[in-house]
Amino acid sequence: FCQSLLHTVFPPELRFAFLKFFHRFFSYFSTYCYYDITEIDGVNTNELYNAVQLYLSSSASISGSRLSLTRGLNSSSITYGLSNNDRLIDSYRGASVEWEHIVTQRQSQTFSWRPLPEEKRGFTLRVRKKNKQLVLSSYLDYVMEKANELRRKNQDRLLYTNSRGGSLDSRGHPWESVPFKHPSTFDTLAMDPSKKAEIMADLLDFANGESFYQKTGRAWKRGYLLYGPPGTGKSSMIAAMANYLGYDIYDLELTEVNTNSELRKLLMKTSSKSIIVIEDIDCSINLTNRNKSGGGGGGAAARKNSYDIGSPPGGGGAAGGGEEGGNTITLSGLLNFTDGLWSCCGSERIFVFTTNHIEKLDPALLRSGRMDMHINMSYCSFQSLKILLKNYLGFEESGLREGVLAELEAVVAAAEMTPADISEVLIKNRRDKNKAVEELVEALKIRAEKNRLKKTNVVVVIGNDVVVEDEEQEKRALEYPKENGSHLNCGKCGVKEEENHIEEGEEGKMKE
Ligand SMILES: Nc1ncnc2c1ncn2[C@@H]1O[C@H](COP(=O)(O)OP(=O)(O)OP(=O)(O)O)[C@@H](O)[C@H]1O
Ligand SMILES: [Mg+2]
Repeated sequence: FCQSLLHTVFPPELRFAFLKFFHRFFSYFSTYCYYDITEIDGVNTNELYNAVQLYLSSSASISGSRLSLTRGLNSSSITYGLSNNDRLIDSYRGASVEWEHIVTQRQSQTFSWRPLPEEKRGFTLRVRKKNKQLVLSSYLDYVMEKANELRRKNQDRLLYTNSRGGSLDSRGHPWESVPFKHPSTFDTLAMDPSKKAEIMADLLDFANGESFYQKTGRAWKRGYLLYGPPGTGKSSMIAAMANYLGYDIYDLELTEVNTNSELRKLLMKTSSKSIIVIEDIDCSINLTNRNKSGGGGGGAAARKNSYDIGSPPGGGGAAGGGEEGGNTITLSGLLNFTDGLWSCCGSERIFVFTTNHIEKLDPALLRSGRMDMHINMSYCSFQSLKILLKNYLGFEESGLREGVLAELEAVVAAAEMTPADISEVLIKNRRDKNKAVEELVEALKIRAEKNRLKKTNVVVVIGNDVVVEDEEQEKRALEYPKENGSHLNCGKCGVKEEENHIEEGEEGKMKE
């Protein structure tokens, strides 16, 4: 009726002015004020929208009569939400507020530099004007906090990956996520209990340390470097950390990142309370200095850059340092990513790097303050072994056959077996616990003996055979190399580098 009245009474040019005036007049006398929370705010995703959605899902499940239900791919829980254009009343400290979920079709002619979702979604919050202050000062913070809490408690943690390369999805996210369901916890992790307790306390201090970081003027972040041989539980430790703190994981695939600025964008799109992981950092560093355009010069330049940057801590100025070579990322970019000015957009973040070869890492990466804690994940110790026996076979110390424990303790250190190796033996025989333990003792003894031989003797190759020679024979081999026919060719013999190697014909170096 109003519309047709408007059309008949006012000429088109006055209609808009009238509407504006009418709206102002109406809002002046209205007892309510309205807040729109749209899903996409300009180009950025509005964090408040997601928080409100989650927050309302908890009250919606109780009070709504028509709800939208969602279950993400691989997710283990169902999320309730307000249906399109539905309302819900909430109360906070005696004030009552009304939420409305508004979904409209996006007009196709809207110009955008990237594809936008077809629907425009948002919440409208209606509050009495007298409660305006309360809403702005504390209700919205309360909603954010509650939403975070709910997410940590009810939902699966998320595992993000940047496998899409630099491209964004329709909601502007460079990260793809799946529910994170790794069952590893600190209880299942086999490592020295005192070291474990130290790490857990450190994590807890970090998570509860907002005021400390504020007071000391430090960015609220922490770096852990996990190093050790393959299969010692580095990845399991990261999963345990995430499960312990209830953080999401961002698994950063450096090979998918082309430039330092792309790396920075990725960081900007990570949420707080998260663990940012770069696995096998030693391999990634080589890749960071790769020369995409072909010639060797670029690679060398990048390497040079990487050393340049080591010194200026937190240097925003170094940010551009690595980009002069075009589309490569450099150690410079990586360091800025972890502790430059950009690393503190957002807060409460943990960086975890893993490597099998700490000695290969650039000193710039290891200097104190960058990676706060260096954690050596090593071969299985007796303490770790007891944890594995308990987890895999349900054995407490007292349940084991007399003398077995002592037997295990005697060989485990010398065997240098990783927890992964040991768990394989245990899994294979888990139906027969005693057999599993016997086989484990056997396996440990064999490995310990092998290691002993490796350390005291020289390995040589005669023809196609790998032979373990004793020290007497070694001496003879040194004196008459040709006669004995002993020659080692690192490329062919298959003997690892750390074992004693003798180059063919290089008599002088043979003793090495
Ligand atoms: N400390 C440990 N405690 C319990 N289980 C472990 C431990 N270390 C390894 N495992 C077992 O071995 C498997 C491999 O471990 P994980 O992937 O964590 O090793 P990693 O150190 O990350 O190896 P890589 O260097 O090859 O990435 C896991 O599935 C886990 O079950
Ligand atoms: Mg791993």
